[in-house]
Amino acid sequence: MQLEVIGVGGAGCRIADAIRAADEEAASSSFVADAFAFDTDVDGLTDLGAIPDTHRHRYGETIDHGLNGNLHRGFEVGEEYVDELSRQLDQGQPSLADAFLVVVGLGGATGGGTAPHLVANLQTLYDEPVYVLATLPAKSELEDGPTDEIDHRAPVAEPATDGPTDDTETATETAADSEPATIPEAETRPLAEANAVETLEQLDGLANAIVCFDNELWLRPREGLGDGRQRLNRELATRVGAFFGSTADTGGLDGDERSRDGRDRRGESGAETVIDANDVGRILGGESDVVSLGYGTQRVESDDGGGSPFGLDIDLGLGLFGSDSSVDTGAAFSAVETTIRKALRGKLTLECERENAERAMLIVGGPPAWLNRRAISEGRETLESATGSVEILGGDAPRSGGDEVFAVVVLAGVDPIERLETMRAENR
Ligand SMILES: Nc1nc2c(ncn2[C@@H]2O[C@H](COP(=O)(O)OP(=O)(O)OP(=O)(O)O)[C@@H](O)[C@H]2O)c(=O)[nH]1
Repeated sequence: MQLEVIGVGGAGCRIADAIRAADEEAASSSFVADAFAFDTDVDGLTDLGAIPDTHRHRYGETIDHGLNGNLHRGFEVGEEYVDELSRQLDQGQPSLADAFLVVVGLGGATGGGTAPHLVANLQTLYDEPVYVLATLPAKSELEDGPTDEIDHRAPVAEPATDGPTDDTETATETAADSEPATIPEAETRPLAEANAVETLEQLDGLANAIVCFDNELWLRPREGLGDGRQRLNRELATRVGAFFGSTADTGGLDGDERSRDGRDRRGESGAETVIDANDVGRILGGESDVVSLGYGTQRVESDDGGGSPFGLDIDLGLGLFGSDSSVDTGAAFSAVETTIRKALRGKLTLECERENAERAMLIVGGPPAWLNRRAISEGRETLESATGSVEILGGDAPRSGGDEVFAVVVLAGVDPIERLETMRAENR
């Protein structure tokens, strides 16, 4: 499937940029139709690398360096500029997209204030689902966060009342110096959790689904967001790319035509079980459910090309297209089994009780000869018993010439989530 990826606010733009960069690297499984960056802070836009200039848009010209966490103002600005932002999308081809992905860092005012208006507007203008990808704030951003979760080596700065809110330069300096990490001014956002709760409330009933990434969970001990955010954004982009990049680009074909054909528009060998935009829609749902992603990977020897030179896929019982007899069945089984276990049991983008998931999806990808069928089918059974989900879908994503096996687990409708419940209770 093809997505319009739209970043709003500092975090949203940086993450959308990282997604676009990852998508360019994985050209054969590209899923980003267009990527846009919308911010009130011009510096944030200038620092992006992958999103083309034509797709970066600064709005609210009278606003200097962002809204500094004033969410009330953020909602006003969002409402005022939403039509202007939606018009920017015409630089791309939004009507051809299978879905929209609005990316936002919850906690700020620009992204948090604009995202609900933008999502509502896109729902009105287009028929395709509008998903949100949202980060949750780190505890170290809160001025009065629990002291044992703050880097004690680093004095927490007073919240900025003016001056630049983009912390790129400060972060770069901190990383470059080998001094103990300090938390740059802009990272201190006393209202981050309260803002996050409010934006989530606003998104409820508007977004089809909200894929969450918890900064608190992903930062290392004593690592500030300024130091860690690039790594976090790459981790997130990898997961988003593994998920959406594994879906078939139907090129206008419906599911039946495509599975008879066995190949998708990208020319990659067709998967045995193809996941398409409709399947994604079924699992993510349309009720603003919270979604968490799990991911596991293992390096393997490349099968160099996959498929027979005569275009015949000879099944030797090894993998989906087991044309490479050099891949040991036991090794393939174990690689698939391990990646599925990592994806299911390892760190999720948002920690949650797996057994609460109402719907779930497992995608296994990698060199065709390594995609051991038995291990994939056992993995689906494991997911089924781990989640007790009513609805489970599985798919595979053969990547000829690749050198890793990967698995993505998508858990949807995972309420109640302790992290969100606590945040809501503390910010009533
Ligand atoms: N993962 C990740 N999170 C970020 C990043 N930058 C900021 N955040 C998080 O996103 C929240 C909002 O920050 P921004 O996106 O910079 O804020 P904004 O939407 O631009 O709003 P204002 O600065 O208030 O105008 C912060 O509280 C952080 O939790 C980033 O690059 N990566």
